[in-house]
Amino acid sequence: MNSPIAIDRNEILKRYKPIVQHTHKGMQGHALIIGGSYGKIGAMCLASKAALKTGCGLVTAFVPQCGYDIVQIAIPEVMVVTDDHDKYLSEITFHLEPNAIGIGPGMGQKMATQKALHDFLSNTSLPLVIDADALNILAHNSSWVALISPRTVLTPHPKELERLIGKWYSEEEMFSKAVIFSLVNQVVIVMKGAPTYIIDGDAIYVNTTGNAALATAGSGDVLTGMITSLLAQSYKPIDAAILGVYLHGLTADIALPETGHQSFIASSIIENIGKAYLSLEG
Ligand SMILES: NC(=O)C1=CN([C@@H]2O[C@H](COP(=O)(O)OP(=O)(O)OC[C@H]3O[C@@H](n4cnc5c(N)ncnc54)[C@H](O)[C@@H]3O)[C@@H](O)[C@H]2O)[C@@H](O)CC1
Ligand SMILES: Nc1ncnc2c1ncn2[C@@H]1O[C@H](COP(=O)(O)OP(=O)(O)O)[C@@H](O)[C@H]1O
Ligand SMILES: [Mg+2]
Repeated sequence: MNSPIAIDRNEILKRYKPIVQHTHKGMQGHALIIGGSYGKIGAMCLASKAALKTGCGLVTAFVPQCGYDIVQIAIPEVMVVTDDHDKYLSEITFHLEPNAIGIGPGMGQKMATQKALHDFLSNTSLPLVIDADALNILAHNSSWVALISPRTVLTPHPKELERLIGKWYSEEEMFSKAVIFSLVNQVVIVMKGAPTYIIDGDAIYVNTTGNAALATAGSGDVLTGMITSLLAQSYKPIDAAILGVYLHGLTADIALPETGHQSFIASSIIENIGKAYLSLEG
């Protein structure tokens, strides 16, 4: 196994693209976030708001109908498109031209949602982040992995990773299975944890930011929004994954002296994205 490359400030400054002064919302990229189900619309609110706060110009959330009022009221800046079904996704169709899509937060795994994911993956070649229940559905239907476009970013936590690549009995075996999965399917894997590793074929990166304050509900949903936003802003998938993971961790390092570990929540990540960006400028 190649030794991991540390994702530190130097590595980030090689990739970070400061904002262009004459830009406008149409140039900043449009992110579409797909997911949510009854009781888990919050995951979509977090991912969508995080996408906006990471800098893309437009964000649309695609949710079941029960999510319409919730997202519109929670985040007026986000546009909302709904599925025909009230409580879960059953058919993913939209008349938009997003630059990148994130799918999975709070989505559930109903049979109709599984079919909707199959049809969606069969028909999209846009830059894509796959997270949460969308990963679990793929794990149940392993042949569908072949439908994923090259360079898609997968963001599993350890349990989701195990469902996807099978059990491992040593750290070495975990890396070896993840590298093979990445090479065979040509995907970027963000192996979330403490620390988070990013696998891009046989290149392995290890993040240097973040702390246990991130061990809180919705923290991964926020990361999905952030990486999708960076993809929509034209970052290459590996750079979007690296920058997203670094900024996400940095928010917790910045906030810790004020919040402590315990009162830091997923919304605190979103609140501190601006400070994380500013620290790259200084
Ligand atoms: N406010 C909301 O609407 C929220 C919705 N969520 C959604 O809820 C759905 C289920 O996601 P979950 O991740 O909770 O369920 P999962 O069943 O995928 O994962 C939970 C399991 O994974 C294990 N696990 C998680 N992180 C681990 C780590 N670092 N090391 C070892 N084991 C670990 C846990 O012990 C637990 O057994 C997803 O769609 C997700 O997006 C959650 O993100 C929580 C917040
Ligand atoms: N102890 C920790 N130290 C650093 N990062 C952590 C720690 N615990 C969790 N995280 C980070 O928090 C996020 C959790 O993601 P996930 O489990 O998908 O949350 P959720 O599904 O609730 O949104 C990941 O980015 C992970 O790396
Ligand atoms: Mg998650």
